[in-house]
Amino acid sequence: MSRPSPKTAFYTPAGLTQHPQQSVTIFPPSTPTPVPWVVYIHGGAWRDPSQTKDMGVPILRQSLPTAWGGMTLDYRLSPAVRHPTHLDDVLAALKFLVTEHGEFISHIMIIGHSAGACLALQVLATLIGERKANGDGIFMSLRDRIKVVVGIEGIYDLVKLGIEYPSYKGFISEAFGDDEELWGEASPSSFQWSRDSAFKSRIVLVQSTGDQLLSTNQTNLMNSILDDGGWKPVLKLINGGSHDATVESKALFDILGDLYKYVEGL
Ligand SMILES: N[C@@H](CC(=O)c1ccccc1NC=O)C(=O)O
Repeated sequence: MSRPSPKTAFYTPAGLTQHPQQSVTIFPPSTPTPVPWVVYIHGGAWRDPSQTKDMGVPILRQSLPTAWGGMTLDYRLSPAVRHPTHLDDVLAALKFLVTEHGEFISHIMIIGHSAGACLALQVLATLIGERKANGDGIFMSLRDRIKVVVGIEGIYDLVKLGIEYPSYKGFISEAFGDDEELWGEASPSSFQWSRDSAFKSRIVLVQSTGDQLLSTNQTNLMNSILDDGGWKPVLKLINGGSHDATVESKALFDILGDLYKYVEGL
């Protein structure tokens, strides 16, 4: 059966003024039964207005199984907002997905690119932390359904990023402020990744050796932190193209294809 056409929706919480970037594009599944969903979080250094949820369209159009659902999301950008607002928006979009489509979602796979990979791991860290703190129903049902998180050409340690690339300190400050201590606290690398047995998600880190904007350092670092925490992450180095080309590459689609099979076997 073919997929209904994509739809735009807004996830602004009720009672607040709608912002154009608090929006998602939904690729509805072809049948009204519970199926897995892919959620795409775009990059662009938290600030590049030319990188939007449309960056997720090639993956959703070309690699997603037709039976699955897909969502690619926008979030407000810096300098208009600062951390943790990007993350709050992403969490609001995920809550929206579960509230609106929950009965037709079996599993969720989150894919984030660059700053979006940072956000994807911040989402996971938030949901793990939240479970320990209290039991918000929507957070719990979200967390329990996230089976795979894929970080592509990701940023995971803001302090080390600034040291390796001093010229990136501009966009880091724009998004996280000038206090480098906060950069550390906000980074996925500083989260306590000791694996909670009640919550299992497969984490896959993909990095192209052709990436002109990021070396493999961020990905390697995150991989070893997750490994030390017992998460058994999967590291996929691809012999591919540039930072942005990876999200449209066959090498990535092959990796995703294997992950779709993994999720279908759960
Ligand atoms: N085009 C972006 C730059 C950018 O996206 C970027 C640069 C270096 C390392 C990672 C980047 N993006 C991550 O989301 C900008 O305008 O700031």
